[in-house]
Amino acid sequence: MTPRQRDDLFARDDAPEKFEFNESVARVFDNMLERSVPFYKECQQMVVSLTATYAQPGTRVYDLGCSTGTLVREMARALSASSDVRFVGIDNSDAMIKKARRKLKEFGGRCEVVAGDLNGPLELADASVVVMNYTLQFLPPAKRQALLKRIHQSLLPGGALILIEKVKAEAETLDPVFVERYYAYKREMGYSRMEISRKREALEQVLVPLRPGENVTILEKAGFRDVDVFFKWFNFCGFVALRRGGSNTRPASGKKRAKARKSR
Ligand SMILES: C[S@@+](CC[C@H](N)C(=O)[O-])C[C@H]1O[C@@H](n2cnc3c(N)ncnc32)[C@H](O)[C@@H]1O
Ligand SMILES: O=C(O)C(=O)C[C@]1(C(=O)O)C=C[C@@H](O)C=C1
Repeated sequence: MTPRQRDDLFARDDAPEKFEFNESVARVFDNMLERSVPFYKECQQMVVSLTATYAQPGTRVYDLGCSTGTLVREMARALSASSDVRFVGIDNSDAMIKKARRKLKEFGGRCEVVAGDLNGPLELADASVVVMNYTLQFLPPAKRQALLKRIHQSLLPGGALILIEKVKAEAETLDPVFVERYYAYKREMGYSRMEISRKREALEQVLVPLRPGENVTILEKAGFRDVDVFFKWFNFCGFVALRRGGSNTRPASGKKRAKARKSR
C-alpha cells in the first residue's frame, strides 16, 4: 500500500483553479477528507451501523460517489461474509476507481467498483441500502431530485438511503457563523488561510450545498416518506430515508426476510 499522501493540493504553486476529482485530488484524497470533513470517521461508523440495520441478506449495498473505497471497506469489514451482502461502489473518476479497486482487492467478489455517471442512467439492482456521502452536493441541483427518485424506485421494500451532505444554515443570518466555524476547524486541522481561500474559490459552483430542509423536501418529493436527520455539525448534515417496505418500514427478522425473499 503506497504511503498516505498529506493534502498539500492548495499549498502548491500549481493549485487548481477549479476543483476536480482527478489524479492530483485522488493522490491526497484520504488525508483531505480526514482533515476537511468534521467527524468524518465518526460519520462513517454511523453509516456502517445504519447499513447493518437495513442491509438484507442476498442483496447489495451501493456507495454512490465511493471515491477511494474507504467506506465500502469499512462496511465490508463490519458486515461479515456470512451476512450474504455484496457491496458496489460507483464513481465517475478513473483516478478514484483505480485507488478503490486496489483498496478493496482483499474482499474479492464481495466488493465491486463500477464506473458510472450519477447524472446518467443508473442500474441499482437488488439494492437494500444506498449510501451517498458528500456526493449529491457535487451534482447540478436541478438533477438531484430525479436521481433521488431513481434511487427510491430501485430500493427494495424496507430499504434505506443514507445521505451526508455539506449544507447551508437554515437561517441565512447563521450561515456566515457556521462557515467561519468550519474554516476555524480547517485551520485546526493544519490548513493555512491561503489553502482554505484557494479551495473555497475552486469549489465555487462545483460544490453547491442546499439547506437541510431543502434536502428533506427533495427526498420526500422523490417518494421517501420516513426521513430524518441522524447527524448535524454546523454546515454538515446526515439524513436517513426509508423506502416503505411491504407491511413494515423496520427491517424484518431474518426468518421473515428469508420467507419474503422466497415469495419474490
Ligand atoms: C467528496 S467525494 C465523496 C466522498 C466519499 N463518499 C467518502 O465518503 O469518502 C465525491 C465523489 O463523487 C464523485 N462524483 C462526483 N460527481 C459524480 C458523478 N456525476 N457521477 C459519479 N460520481 C461522481 C467524485 O468522483 C468523488 O469521488
Ligand atoms: O467544502 C470544503 O471546503 C471541503 O473541503 C469539503 C469537501 C466535501 O464536503 O466534499 C469538499 C471537497 C472534497 O471532496 C473534500 C471535502
